[in-house]
Amino acid sequence: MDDNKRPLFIHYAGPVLLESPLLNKGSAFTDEERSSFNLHGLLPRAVETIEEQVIRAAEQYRSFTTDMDRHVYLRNIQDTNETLFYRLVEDHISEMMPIIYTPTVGAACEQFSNIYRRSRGLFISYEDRDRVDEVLYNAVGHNVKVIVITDGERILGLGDQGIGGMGIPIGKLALYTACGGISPAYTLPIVLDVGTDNPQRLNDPVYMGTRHARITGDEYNEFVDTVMQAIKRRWPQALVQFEDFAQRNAMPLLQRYKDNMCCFNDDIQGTAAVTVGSLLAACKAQGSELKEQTIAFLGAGSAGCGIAEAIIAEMVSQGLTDKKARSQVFMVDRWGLLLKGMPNLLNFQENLVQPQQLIEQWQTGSDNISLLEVVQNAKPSVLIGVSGTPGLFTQQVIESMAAHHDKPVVFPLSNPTSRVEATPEDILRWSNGRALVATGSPFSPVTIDDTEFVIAQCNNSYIFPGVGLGVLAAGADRVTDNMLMAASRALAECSPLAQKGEGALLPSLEEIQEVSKQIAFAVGKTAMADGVAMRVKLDHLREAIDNSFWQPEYRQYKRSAF
Ligand SMILES: NC(=O)C1=CN([C@@H]2O[C@H](COP(=O)(O)OP(=O)(O)OC[C@H]3O[C@@H](n4cnc5c(N)ncnc54)[C@H](O)[C@@H]3O)[C@@H](O)[C@H]2O)C=CC1
Ligand SMILES: CC(=O)C(=O)O
Ligand SMILES: [Mg+2]
Repeated sequence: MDDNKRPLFIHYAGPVLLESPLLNKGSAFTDEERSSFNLHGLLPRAVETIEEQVIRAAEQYRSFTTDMDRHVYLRNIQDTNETLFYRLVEDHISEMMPIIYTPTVGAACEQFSNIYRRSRGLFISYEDRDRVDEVLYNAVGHNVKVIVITDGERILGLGDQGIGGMGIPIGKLALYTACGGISPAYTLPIVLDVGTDNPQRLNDPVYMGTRHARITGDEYNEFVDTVMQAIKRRWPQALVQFEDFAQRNAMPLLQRYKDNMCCFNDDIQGTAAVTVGSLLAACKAQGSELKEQTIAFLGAGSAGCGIAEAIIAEMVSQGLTDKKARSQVFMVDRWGLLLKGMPNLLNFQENLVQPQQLIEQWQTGSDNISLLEVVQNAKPSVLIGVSGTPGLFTQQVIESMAAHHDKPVVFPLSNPTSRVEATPEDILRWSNGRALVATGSPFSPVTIDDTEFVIAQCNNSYIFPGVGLGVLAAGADRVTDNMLMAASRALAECSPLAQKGEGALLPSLEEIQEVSKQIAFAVGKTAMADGVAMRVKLDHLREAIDNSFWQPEYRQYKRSAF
């Protein structure tokens, strides 16, 4: 039977039941339930439907004048009645996603301690390192299936926010539910409190994290390991998503855990999957293939190098040699184009360098080759921004892209909105409406010469809910590279532009649940083929996805015997 339809046996009653966000129905408790659970008199007399509650909540939501107030209001509903929260958000997904996720979640992280109301998730501080098991046993949920964990050091493009980073796991997990149908009862946000190096947070009298510099080196690694091993003991089946770790930790943590736990890094792998999916769709719409593209990146960090490696893998699957594919990918970071032999290259950048000989024939001003020089000489057809630094896609850069390509693809993916490398409006204006633009944070449509351009949101939020749903439905115990590649291809299949030759590059948020189901099926099927999922047979995978898809509907409650 569909999980959502079964009655629920519960042992809470009275005010405790009303204070339990996963169970509270507020004014929707029926007369019979009010008798069974000692609720008479604790609520106004009217028994309302969830639809009536949504109308009131939406009216209240719209009475606020700032996005931060709207965020606080929604978070308050989430902390008091989760079913209503998800129904409200799902019914108004395009309007409310920017409030619970990027861009507003960025400001909510910066002001986390100022807007703090109620506890949610786990704060595991370095000072608690000898009682991490105990901390995990204090968690509200006993049946945790998806964890998003951060240490708050690279929150979007906003840097170190200390425990304020908790806003990100909370926001990501809200999308696991709203977009991917994972029951909120199965989700757990975790922030590791290892201190902060952000003086604004340290000097803020209301900051709620520990006030010391970040723990680093062996102490940091041992602490993370203590937490990961404790998670494995407490919830051995849980999927763990690493989120917004700083560059120096993101890749090493992924390498350390990916082969012995069910985990992935969203910034490296989720972002790679959504970007490859978007590029596959863009290529299909243009009648070309990914292997024909030359691609320039601004930002050779976790996201940039993750996307680059996934693009190369996809080009190889289309028939290129690894060497040829790498010759078509140009990574630009702070010191310019990554070149072989450059000092201070990071491990994961070393395979993404261009040979020194290549640029000997280029027209360049100095040894540090700028993005503009790369665009002028390599003539990339695709430009991707993951630098976290605004304004770096200058008019000259975009005009140069447009001079060499009829339909250049330009993805300024940095979040939040304040960090975008160039606005879609500028990119479209500078390219006379010819560029195909997608951004990390949401942007309104742009009109150029009476033509309206819808701006797709190329954000890993199109990927991780479906990946989580697929992992859970198939019972996968690892997240393989093939599973993420399958997610990319499934997303590309859902592109209106690729399928119909018109419309947006990515499906609208109103379709996100269907998209997540398609991705989940592709991910689950690939998990089976890779031998990391044994629990369900392929014939039953779609059914498992549909049946486990949580709906924000009130279930009937029956009093449990104890
Ligand atoms: N749209 C999406 O789904 C996603 C977007 N992002 C965004 O991408 C950005 C970067 O994220 P990560 O790669 O994880 O961070 P990171 O810190 O690992 O990498 C950023 C890189 O950009 C480089 N950079 C900074 N300023 C630069 C400049 N002026 N010129 C050239 N390079 C410069 C840095 O040196 C660094 O290597 C963030 O703003 C983040 O919000 C990240 C993940 C997903
Ligand atoms: C979207 C996301 O994961 C980021 O900007 O970090
Ligand atoms: Mg992130």
